[in-house]
Amino acid sequence: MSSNVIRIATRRSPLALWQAEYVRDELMARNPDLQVELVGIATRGDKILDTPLAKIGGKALFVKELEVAMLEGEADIAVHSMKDVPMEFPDGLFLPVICPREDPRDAFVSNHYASVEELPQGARVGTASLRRQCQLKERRPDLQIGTLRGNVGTRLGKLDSGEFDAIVLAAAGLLRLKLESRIAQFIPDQLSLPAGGQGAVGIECRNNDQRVIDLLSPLHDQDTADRVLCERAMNRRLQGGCQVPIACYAELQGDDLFLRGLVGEPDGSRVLRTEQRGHRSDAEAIGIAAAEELLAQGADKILAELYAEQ
Ligand SMILES: NCc1[nH]cc(CCC(=O)O)c1CC(=O)O
Repeated sequence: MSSNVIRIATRRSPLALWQAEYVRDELMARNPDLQVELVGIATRGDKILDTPLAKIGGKALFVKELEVAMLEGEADIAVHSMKDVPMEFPDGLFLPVICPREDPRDAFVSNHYASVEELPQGARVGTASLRRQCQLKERRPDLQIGTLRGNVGTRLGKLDSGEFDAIVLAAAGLLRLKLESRIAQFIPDQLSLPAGGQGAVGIECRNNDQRVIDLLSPLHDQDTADRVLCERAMNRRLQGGCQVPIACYAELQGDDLFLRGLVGEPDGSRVLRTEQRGHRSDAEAIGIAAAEELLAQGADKILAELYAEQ
C-alpha cells in the first residue's frame, strides 16, 4: 500500500520548503526506493503578517495546522525550525529527530554599514524579535528598532526599499537560501546571544509510526540534540519563546555543555545573564538551573510585566 511513501507536511515559505526538501533529499539518499512527497499547508502565522508575533500568539501559530495534518493522516512528518517549536506536543505526536545544526548566530544585513558597531547614531534597525531588540539596545540605546515580519525575501525587500538602515535575521535562514552574500556581519554571540534552537531543524511524527521513526533515525545528530534540549529546558522553565527577550545558547566542550542564557527588558535597560556548565547527560538540569538563576535575579518580574502587556 502506502508503505513506500512518506509525506512531509510543510509551510510554503522558501525557508520551510528548503527544510522539507533537505529532509526529503536526506531520506532519498539513504532509501533509493522511497517516494517522498511534500504536502503544502498554510498556517495562521503565514496569513497574519502585519502584527508583531508576540501580539497574536507567537510561534505555535506556525505549527498547529501541520500537526493536525499528521494526526489526521494527511501527512507523516513535519519539519520545524527548533526555534519555532512549542515545548509540548499534542497526544500522539513527538519529535524524535534533530538534524545537525547550521550556524546559530544572528546576521547583520545592511547595504551601507559593515557591522552593528559601524551604524551611525539613531540608525533604524529592523527585527522581529524582542530578543534581538533587547541586546542591540543594551549596547546601542540610540538605535531605533522597527518591527520586521514576513519571510526572508520580504524582510530583505524592506531593507532594500530604504525602510531600514540595517536588519537582523538568523544567519541560518540566509545561508540555507543561498543569500550568504547579503550578510555583512555574523554578529558575535557576546553581542547577540541566539534564541534557543536557532539554526537547528527537527522532525515531528506520530509516536506509534515505527516505520517512519526507523526511516528518520539516521538523520539524527546527538550533539545538536543535547545542546537544543538544554536550551529548550531553560526556555520551558521560563515559559518563554520568541515573544519575550530570552536568549540561550549551549555549546559542547568535550562531553560538557556550556550554557549561556539571558533575560532582559525589551529596551535593553536591564539584562540578566547566567552561565552554567555540566555533563551533557544532565542537559535538561543545566537548562533548568540557568532558568532558576535568572528567576532569582528578577527575570520573573520582567517576564510577568511583559506577559501582562500582551
Ligand atoms: N522566527 C522565524 C525563524 N525561524 C527560523 C528562522 C531561521 C532559521 C533557524 O533558526 O533555524 C527564522 C528566521 C529568523 O529568525 O530570521
